[in-house]
Amino acid sequence: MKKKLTVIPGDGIGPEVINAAVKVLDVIGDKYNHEFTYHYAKLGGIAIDEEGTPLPQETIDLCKASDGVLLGAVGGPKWDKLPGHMRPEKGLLGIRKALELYANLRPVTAQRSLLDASTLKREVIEGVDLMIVRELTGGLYFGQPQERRQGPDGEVVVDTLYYKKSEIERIIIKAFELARIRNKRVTSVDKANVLESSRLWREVAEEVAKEYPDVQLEHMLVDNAAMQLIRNPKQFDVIVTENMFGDILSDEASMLTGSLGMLPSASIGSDGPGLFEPIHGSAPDIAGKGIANPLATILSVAMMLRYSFFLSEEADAIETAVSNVLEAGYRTGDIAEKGEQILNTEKMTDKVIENIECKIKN
Ligand SMILES: NC(=O)C1=CN([C@@H]2O[C@H](COP(=O)(O)OP(=O)(O)OC[C@H]3O[C@@H](n4cnc5c(N)ncnc54)[C@H](O)[C@@H]3O)[C@@H](O)[C@H]2O)C=CC1
Ligand SMILES: CC(C)CC(=O)C(=O)O
Ligand SMILES: [Mg+2]
Repeated sequence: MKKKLTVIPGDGIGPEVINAAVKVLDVIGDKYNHEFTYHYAKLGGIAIDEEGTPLPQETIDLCKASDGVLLGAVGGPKWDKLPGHMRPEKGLLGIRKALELYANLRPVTAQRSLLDASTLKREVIEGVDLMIVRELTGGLYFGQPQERRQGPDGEVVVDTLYYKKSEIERIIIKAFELARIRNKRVTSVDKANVLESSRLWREVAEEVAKEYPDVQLEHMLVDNAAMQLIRNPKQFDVIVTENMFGDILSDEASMLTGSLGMLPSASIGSDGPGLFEPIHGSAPDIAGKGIANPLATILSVAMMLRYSFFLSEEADAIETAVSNVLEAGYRTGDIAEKGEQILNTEKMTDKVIENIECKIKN
């Protein structure tokens, strides 16, 4: 198979984890006879510095012309004082919108060998396997264009939460479709006791549910959901929710796996290339030290192979290698317990690669 990929390293630890992911993908290409070609593109802080905009048109064009996009992370303190429309994060939101990537899938799977890396009790997280389906191109992060700072001194601020029924419908359908091939339960998370957008969300969820009589639907208010994720995460199969709630709940859920550095994601639309990225940010506190956990990004490559290219054997090879490496006791700093030997980003990546190669040889 031949695939053209756009690679967007971004800022902070972005380039470090992307290097790791591309190395793993190269090995998969060699071993399974696929040709992956890479076009590197700029987004976020580095694009502001070098091109004067967080989202250069060239990046959009490259992404649109490719079969898939791999992204590290954007942002950092260097750009924090810029006005909202010029910040690195605007580039990320912009590329999601430009590619119409309305569904962000964030699988949360507790690795057996990391049960003690979490601060939560072993019996609470053992066997956790849930999928957060986050709406990605609407809601508060994409408020209607208007002056967001108002009044003579900008003392009045406005962020608007805007959803069309069709935008809600397509993400809820995505959640039901996924539940159908998983454990047939959808939890729709909203704040319907307060927000009109959530009341429409609930109505749409009820309507869509009628088409899926084999899937059970429940509604949960987001504040309760945040608590239930820690109290009893195994009650969840598919969680579907709007953009900001999904953003926050998935960072929270990452702690069920031991670290933010463990959670991959796939952002997909109706057609066109998908975008695959770890859920974490640019981690300025550890950037440049070569110690970031690359596994979330490596697992995002597996999601790309599985969801976009239907290469399930190759995706399995990566996921099994990651599990084996963890099982063998290799750790980056974020998932290490006291006394465990810590590997840097490069060494951890090499362990995953060694494992893929050895599995294939056998
Ligand atoms: N998708 C993206 O590009 C995202 C970008 N951001 C941006 O990233 C910047 C930093 O944001 P923060 O709030 O600090 O969130 P963050 O996700 O970058 O980091 C939060 C904490 O998790 C740790 N961490 C994150 N990824 C890790 C990894 N792979 N290995 C080990 N530790 C890891 C960091 O060291 C930090 O202590 C901000 O500019 C923010 O806007 C934040 C979230 C997502
Ligand atoms: C720009 C932000 C919405 C990025 C983020 O936190 C995320 O997508 O998880
Ligand atoms: Mg986030």
